[in-house]
Amino acid sequence: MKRKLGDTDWSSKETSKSSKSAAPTSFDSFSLDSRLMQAIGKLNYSTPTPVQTAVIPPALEGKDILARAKTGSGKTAAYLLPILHRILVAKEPGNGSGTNTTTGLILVPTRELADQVYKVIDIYTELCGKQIRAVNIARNISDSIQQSLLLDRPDIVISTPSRAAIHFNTETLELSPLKYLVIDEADLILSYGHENDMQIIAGGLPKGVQTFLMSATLTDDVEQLKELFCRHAFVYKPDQKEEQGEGGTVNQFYISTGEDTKFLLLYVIFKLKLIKGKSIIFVSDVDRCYRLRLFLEQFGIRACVLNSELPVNSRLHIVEEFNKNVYEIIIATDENEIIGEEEDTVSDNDDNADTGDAMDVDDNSADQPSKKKKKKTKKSKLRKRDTEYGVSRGVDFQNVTCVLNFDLPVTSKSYMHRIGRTARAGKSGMALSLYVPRELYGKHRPTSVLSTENDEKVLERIKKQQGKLGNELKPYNFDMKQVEAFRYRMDAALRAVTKVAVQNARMKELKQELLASEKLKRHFEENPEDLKHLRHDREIKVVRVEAHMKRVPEYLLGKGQAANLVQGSGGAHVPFKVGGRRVTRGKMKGKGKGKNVGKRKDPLKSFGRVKR
Ligand SMILES: Nc1ncnc2c1ncn2[C@@H]1O[C@H](COP(=O)(O)OP(=O)(O)OP(=O)(O)O)[C@@H](O)[C@H]1O
Repeated sequence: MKRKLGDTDWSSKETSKSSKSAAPTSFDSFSLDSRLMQAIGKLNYSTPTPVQTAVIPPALEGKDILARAKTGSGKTAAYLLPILHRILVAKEPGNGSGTNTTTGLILVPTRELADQVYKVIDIYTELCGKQIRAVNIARNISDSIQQSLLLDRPDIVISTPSRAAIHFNTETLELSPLKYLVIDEADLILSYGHENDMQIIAGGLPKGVQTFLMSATLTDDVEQLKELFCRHAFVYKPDQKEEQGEGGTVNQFYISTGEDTKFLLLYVIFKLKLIKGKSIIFVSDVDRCYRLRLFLEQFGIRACVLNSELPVNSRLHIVEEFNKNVYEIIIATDENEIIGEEEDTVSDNDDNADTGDAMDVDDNSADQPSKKKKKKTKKSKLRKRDTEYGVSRGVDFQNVTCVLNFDLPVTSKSYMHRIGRTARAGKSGMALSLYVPRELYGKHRPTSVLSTENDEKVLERIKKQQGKLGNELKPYNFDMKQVEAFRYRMDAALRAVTKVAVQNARMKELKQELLASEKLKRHFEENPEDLKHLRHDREIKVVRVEAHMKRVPEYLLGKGQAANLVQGSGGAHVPFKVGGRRVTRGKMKGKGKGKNVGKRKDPLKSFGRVKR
């Protein structure tokens, strides 16, 4: 099976092709193992999602699968359930699978995702005793522990491609007995720099391995992987209409604004709780994470940060706790969207692999595992980054009301994955993107420090891409007159958050999290039920917080009258009730279609009568 990436035979045909969502069915119709069915029942999955309906039957027949389905549509179960079922069947007495053999390899681009898949397997197999054993070798554990885990020949190995390639090269991971190979987030795997690793893995695969390529988009990268791993796949590719029928609508808005005004809007939105529920705020780099966090802290608004320099255990814990509703706001960086342009920021191998922190981590170079790259660019000046960090891709943040792009991403593909953190599992959500048009650049650099292009171009590309998917981005018009009344407070807070304060906060948090990471390491190993919440959103206290800043004076709220903050969405004025009661329009209930966004679907509430 020595094929090469780039040797794509673009004319190759699938043996079986489906662009139709199969009719709604029930999990019963799959005849899955009863223990898996009980797990599904416990999770309250009433019916399979369209991708599950389409993919599970051919997968149970042993066909290769290539599935494109939107973010949050349940692709994980679509590949895991048939694999787990087939492993259980193979283990039934008389079916000849007695000895310990690794038959399943699941490749994911990031450590966060590896952890997530591992946990999902754990849930599905809860009632299977020790019949199915899975290990996650993308975790921060030493090479020797990884080796011993692998030599125990678990049924399923979850890994990033680099880890898998390293262990294949050292013969700790045997690929020849494999029966199932999954490439999850297939559209992202190559952009994480795993091309060589994928070649190495392809070279070691036996004939007849059943391959699953799961992806949110069908890009050239996916085509390449298809050519390399599964030429004759059953293809699930819903058309636009079918995809919209899959539920999970994201109402998408953008706001044209200057750099300072971004902070003003953020303050107003979160202080007045105009977004009800949990939010993820995406920013372009680590400093900005802390800048925003300190800024919000000035107003008594708590938030956690997530970025690639935090210890991996802390990151996993933050996601876990966020999903348990311990935190409402996460400020996350999306550094790895530009990994291709930044290869020389990568700077080490896995010397520290046992430390449980994020300082050790470029293990992307399976072909040169011991090579140290010393060169650093500006962006790696503070810390080494984890190139397998990525919370905007595939991570199942649950019940997120809003994805707020404080900084626009650089690519429309990143945008799609970011907004896919909301509206998951058939729910609705909202994406709000702040962008700086050329005339509002002022003295600040536009948008992300990573972007070589301006926001306008990126926004146009995003609109085009979303348009192709039948989605529309609408302008969101705040009543800036009212918002401006908050500016002097915003200015004061922003002045307090100096560059030095940001650096101090970054160092302080990192130190704290490294300490916490040790505790968490044990937690993840032993997973005790009683671990009390270890908070990641404590005040950093590197900047003095004035008590009065935490309150919102009545006069800013229009003398107790509910005031209309939002002039309209969809570019038009949207009238809505004002008066002495809290206006509750746009409660995010019901399923918007991304079109005709009006009174009922306006996701931001008005402000007024907000008691702080
Ligand atoms: N049949 C179902 N019914 C209800 N919820 C489901 C069902 N299948 C999966 N889910 C839930 O939907 C959420 C999203 O699933 P999953 O993470 O597999 O999506 P995904 O398609 O892989 O998303 P992404 O492309 O972002 O990785 C999860 O919380 C999962 O528990």
